[in-house]
Amino acid sequence: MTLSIPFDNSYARLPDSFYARLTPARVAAPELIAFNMPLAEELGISGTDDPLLAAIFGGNTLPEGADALAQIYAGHQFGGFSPQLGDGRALLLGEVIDRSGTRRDIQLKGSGPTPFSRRGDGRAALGPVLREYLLSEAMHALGVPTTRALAAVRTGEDVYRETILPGAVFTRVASSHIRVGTFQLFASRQQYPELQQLFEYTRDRHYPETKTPGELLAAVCQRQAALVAQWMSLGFIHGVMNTDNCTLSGETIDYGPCAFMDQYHPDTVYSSIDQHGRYAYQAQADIIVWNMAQLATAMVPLVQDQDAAVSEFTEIINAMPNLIRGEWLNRFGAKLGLAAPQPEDARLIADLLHMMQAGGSDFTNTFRALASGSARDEITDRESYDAWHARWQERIASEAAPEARMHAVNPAFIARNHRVEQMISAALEGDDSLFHHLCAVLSRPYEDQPDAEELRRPPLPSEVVQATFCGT
Ligand SMILES: Nc1ncnc2c1ncn2[C@@H]1O[C@H](COP(=O)(O)OP(=O)(O)OP(=O)(O)O)[C@@H](O)[C@H]1O
Ligand SMILES: [Mg+2]
Repeated sequence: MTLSIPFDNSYARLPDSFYARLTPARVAAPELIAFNMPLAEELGISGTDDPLLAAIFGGNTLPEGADALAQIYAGHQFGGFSPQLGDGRALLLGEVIDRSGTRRDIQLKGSGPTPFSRRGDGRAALGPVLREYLLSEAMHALGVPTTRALAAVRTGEDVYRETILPGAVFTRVASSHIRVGTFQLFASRQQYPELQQLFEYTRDRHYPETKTPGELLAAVCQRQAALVAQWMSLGFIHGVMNTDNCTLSGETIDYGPCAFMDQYHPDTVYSSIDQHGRYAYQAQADIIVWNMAQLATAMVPLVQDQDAAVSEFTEIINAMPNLIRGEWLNRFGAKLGLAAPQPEDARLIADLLHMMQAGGSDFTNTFRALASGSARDEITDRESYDAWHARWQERIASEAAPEARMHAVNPAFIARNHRVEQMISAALEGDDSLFHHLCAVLSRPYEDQPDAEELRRPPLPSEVVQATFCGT
């Protein structure tokens, strides 16, 4: 049995200052945990059996046509600039053109040390691999632009973190792995010919409708504004919005210490390493502007007349908060059943959120309950709710089929953090059934699934857990 992946590797054709070529390190005993067959079909991958898939996506067999490389990038981490990061534990196997004509990267994560590993071991632990698999597929099913999960493989080797943990390799599919930090690397090193090549490559791959650096920047800002507003409309907290975890394509990337919020509070933080709340739920709208300002700064040398570039780019960045407000209004307006939300509707949305915050309402369940008329049960202050409900009813009286609209955007099922942790605990004991069950339920988040009702329950106080960086 052979496996055929129709590689066409364009990043590998860029100069070698963009990456380090190398092969994945072997693992002791690769064992397939999951393989995403529908995604494989989209990518034109054919011919599969489990041992071969485990050998390929564990890193022991390099598939024909692959040209494995670790990409170099820099980035601001928690506000401080790291002049050189790069794939310290990831390897791009190559790219394929998918069934719809889109170029997609196939990348191993946890495949061993690279020249960019610094002090890391190049490996990934089983828990974070399963978290990334589950969360990225759940986000895709919710309709959010995101990297995808193709495979997860146990390595049969231990990794050493705070404790000894089983290792795994994750295979990620992305429309590219170009990060804000990739631009920052060449800009900070004053490698301007490479910066120009990266700009042209990014533009041709993701934004062929644009021409100038300013047009590209504006297009990226638009996608990132839409992305973050969509995250917020689902109660998603990315947790580590460093500029190296921020893509030019506008896809969500790096599911490290991320989580969906249970009780609504704008200051919610899940990551144990985010001690000052830099990447708290509500802060995401500001941080994405900051990240785009770093991209803008890195792009200035692309323009001959730098003063003109600075004023053009400043205008683009300054327009972002308004863009985000508009995207936010559309997303949250739809959650209330509005086909065409108006600026004055922001008040109605904010008043509901304030009631939810005051009583610690469950974000997902409260919005889901609006369409069925049971949201009152989720709010502590019933009197305020009744007054708000009357205003809302008046506003949606003229809407056609608001319930259907609400059901299409207010999920019943999200990847609740306590369930993700339970799933990881079971997998550490060798039981992957909860992982597969969660994957199945979360692939249909907007459908009522009476058999899975228990997965809608918010965590009990004893079940609440932080998402941490421990053991990535
Ligand atoms: N175990 C490890 N060994 C080597 N390098 C690592 C390891 N874990 C993280 N790194 C590197 O540290 C930097 C920041 O890590 P971060 O957690 O943002 O990335 P990641 O989760 O490894 O990957 P990605 O952003 O590709 O999803 C990256 O350069 C990453 O490659
Ligand atoms: Mg990262």
